[in-house]
Amino acid sequence: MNILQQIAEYKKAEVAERQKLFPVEFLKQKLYYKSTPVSLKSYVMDETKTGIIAEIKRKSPSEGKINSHISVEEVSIGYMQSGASALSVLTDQPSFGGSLKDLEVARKFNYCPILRKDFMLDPYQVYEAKAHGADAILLIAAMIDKSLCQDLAQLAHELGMEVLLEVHNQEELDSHYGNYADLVGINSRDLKSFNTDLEVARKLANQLPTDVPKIAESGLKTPEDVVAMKRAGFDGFLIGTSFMKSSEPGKACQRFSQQVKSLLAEGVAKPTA
Ligand SMILES: O=C(O)c1ccccc1NCC(=O)[C@H](O)[C@H](O)COP(=O)(O)O
Repeated sequence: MNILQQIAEYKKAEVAERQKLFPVEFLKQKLYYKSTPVSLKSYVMDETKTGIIAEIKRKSPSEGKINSHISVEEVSIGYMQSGASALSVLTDQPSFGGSLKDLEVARKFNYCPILRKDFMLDPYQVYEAKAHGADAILLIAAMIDKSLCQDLAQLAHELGMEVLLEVHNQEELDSHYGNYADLVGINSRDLKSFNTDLEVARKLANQLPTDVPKIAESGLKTPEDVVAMKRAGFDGFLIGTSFMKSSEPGKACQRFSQQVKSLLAEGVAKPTA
């Protein structure tokens, strides 16, 4: 079994368990269930911002431990003060060390779009995302088929949230793309092998629909990488590990964002090898 299949297995069990403990009717009573979401799409497309979606990520299957002793309050506020366009909060515990509590803390301290980053395969998780303060959810083409993506997206839209559809190759783009996707992301990391190659996103960029915001995901290590992706046509940049490896992720994001701005002003763009 590859990692995605393993994650799918424990996710199904997790959802079944949580659904018993916290039925949808219970989630509907939660404070954030009735809150008005903030549009990820509009923040990413706002040219006064960096387009960076800064991620809170304690560990990962590819890196192992990244930064376990963080305060979500401090990191999320630091990210937003550094000019990030939005937050991404990993809520998967076994593989990423995150939780729905992290999502709620980020929500409590920030007015900005927040992406619930998890492995969505059941409508229950969409209700959970809303109830804990998310503005958008991620749907991964390598994980679920198009029909399920459409169903989950429809529910997300009914609850006022947006949908980021993630693909890794042309095949997934062809099989899964539809107008249910508010944003499309190309993940340069192959989630089955962990091989990360920015050329994946660069090459696929011009195959993406022109009328949907495009997000370059994973493996963005330097400001030059972001500038190169911007030049390739991406509007948003999902970055976790590079910031989270720092003892002060907010400050790392701030330095990074300033360098991106300087490079853009100078007209430089050299991707890392
Ligand atoms: O990051 C992993 O190792 C990983 C493994 C299996 C499934 C998903 C995984 N990551 C999720 C992501 O998409 C990234 O957290 C996100 O794009 C940020 O990437 P990075 O800046 O490289 O941390």
